[in-house]
Amino acid sequence: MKLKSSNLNHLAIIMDGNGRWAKKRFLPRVAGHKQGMDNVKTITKAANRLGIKVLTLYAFSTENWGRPTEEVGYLMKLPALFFDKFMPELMAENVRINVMGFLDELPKSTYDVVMKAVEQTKNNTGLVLNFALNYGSRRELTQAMAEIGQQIQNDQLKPEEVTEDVIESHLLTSQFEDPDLLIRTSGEQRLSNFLLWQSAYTEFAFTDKSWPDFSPEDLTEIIDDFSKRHRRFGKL
Ligand SMILES: CCc1cc(N2CCCCCC2)n2ncc(-c3ccc(F)cc3)c2n1
Repeated sequence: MKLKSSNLNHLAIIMDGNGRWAKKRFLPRVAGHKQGMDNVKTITKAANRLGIKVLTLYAFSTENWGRPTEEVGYLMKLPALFFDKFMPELMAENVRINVMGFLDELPKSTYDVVMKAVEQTKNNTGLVLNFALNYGSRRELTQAMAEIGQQIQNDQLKPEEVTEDVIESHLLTSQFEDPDLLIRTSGEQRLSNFLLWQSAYTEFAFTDKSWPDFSPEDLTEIIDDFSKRHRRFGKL
């Protein structure tokens, strides 16, 4: 089923609840991350077939480095595991991979794998699967302000020329429209330093389902509800 209306171009998801999914099954946390990784492929295919243009997934935040070393080490291997397992299917689905974040801080092996996938899929014209990897919105905004300040100091820009468009051009999402809908799984109802500027007019949907249990049917149900909402963008 394609989307009835094309007012859902960019969907963002905070994929929460993987550890809890594992704990409920007396499995190690990493089993939840592995199941969550498999579900990324499933939901990506569903979103692509629904006609969604960009799917942004919060895979690793700048705050996640504080997790146990062993868990971070496992998480950093997931991109390689994901592409080893799913690249043929992603190519068949015509999915283009994009990665946004402070990538220079990633382990070289992780960095190389994601950049190879970006290169390998760059000519695909279907859904853009945009992984937020070592991403943090406050750090993104801080970096943008510092760059703009530097331009002003270098006489490349006047303060009165600093517009919303100028700020957006310095964000990691500059190539994308703002998300129309943001979904967070597993019951938490907060942004957790994700797309703070970009979600100014984004509709939010929260579900108690954990990410590994979140199904294409759950996605379709939320999209049906979204399509009934009247978005005002600040106007009446
Ligand atoms: C680096 C942290 C991480 C965690 C993670 N989890 C664990 C937590 C969230 C739920 C999903 C499974 N996934 N799942 C896919 C990727 C992935 C990232 C980039 C890429 F280019 C290809 C795949 C991923 N990356």
